[in-house]
Amino acid sequence: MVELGLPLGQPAGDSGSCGSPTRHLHESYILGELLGRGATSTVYKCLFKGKKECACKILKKSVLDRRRVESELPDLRELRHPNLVEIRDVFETADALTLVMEWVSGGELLERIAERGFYSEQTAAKAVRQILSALQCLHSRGHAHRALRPEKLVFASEAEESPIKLLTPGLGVSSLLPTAPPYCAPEANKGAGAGPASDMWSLGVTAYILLCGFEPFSGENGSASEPLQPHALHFPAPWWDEVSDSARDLVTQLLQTDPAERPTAEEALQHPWVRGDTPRSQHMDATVRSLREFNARRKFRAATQAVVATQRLVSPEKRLSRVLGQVSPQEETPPHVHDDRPGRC
Ligand SMILES: Nc1ncnc2c1ncn2[C@@H]1O[C@H](COP(=O)(O)OP(=O)(O)OP(=O)(O)O)[C@@H](O)[C@H]1O
Repeated sequence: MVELGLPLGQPAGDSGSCGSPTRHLHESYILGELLGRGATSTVYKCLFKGKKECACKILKKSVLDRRRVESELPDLRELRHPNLVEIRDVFETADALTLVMEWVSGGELLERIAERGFYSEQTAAKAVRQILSALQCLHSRGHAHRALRPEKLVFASEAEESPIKLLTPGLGVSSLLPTAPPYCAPEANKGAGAGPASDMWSLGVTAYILLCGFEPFSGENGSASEPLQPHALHFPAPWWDEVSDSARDLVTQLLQTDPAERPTAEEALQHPWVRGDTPRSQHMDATVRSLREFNARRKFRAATQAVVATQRLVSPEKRLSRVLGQVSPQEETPPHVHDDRPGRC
């Protein structure tokens, strides 16, 4: 067993929550449905003591950035911020690290915007303000998120006024970082490593999408995928015609190619559009329509990637056995999950 040297015996957080002093996941948690599968992890719904809902993220040790886990995870699990998903417990087995997290059930930010009737710059600014607040908390303690993209932005609950939560930062080695262009900052793309300024770039891309419903640096309306040209930021008509100059100014500042030129999270929180002084209040109908198309494209891509990820998790021996007809797909369990799956909801 490759020990990561983490202080895993004690739970973080309040005693009435998901935390448990046990070191064995199955003694306190029952694993439920699969929620998602990324490059470095698999996420399941789980129940604490058969009752309280949590999310359980199982990370393969083989793809973890060991230095980052050792230096950052102890602090990350202590963080308490209204816009960050809490890590409530951590377990380590021979080949996996498992994070038990606060359960969030309000759905993705972009999905809600596309489903609800009214949407204005004011709503977008409120979302950006909350994301910035989460980033400021992370950055002020020396962490970067490194995987900020729309899929990581979820509402805590179904309530209309629910806060937005930023899902847990990635802890995988950089070659497996799930953040692809355009979310991945130019410096990180060039192998310089992603830091707080790279998060600000990812936020710039997210803010751009929130304002027009498609990604920057793609084709018109996000339809064609041209080579990424970070310097060629533009605001195509007619989609950007009704967006305020102040919103464009923020996006332009965040999407500067030179990371040193981008505002910090603290500085961006002082921008008049973020503070709520300048965002427009009119409904952005074209943006909502574009967002619906954007969400449909993302879902299709995610479904395709999930199939590929599932294929990768099946061992070569089992793949061969399957071809030879010796193992049915139902018998297979992702190898890194096997040890920790005593029961299901
Ligand atoms: N705390 C949570 N509560 C509810 N659902 C969650 C929670 N965390 C993650 N999920 C669900 O699991 C999915 C995958 O989560 P997440 O993006 O963190 O992992 P990932 O895809 O493996 O990414 P990464 O490789 O960046 O770690 C999310 O899209 C979300 O639906």
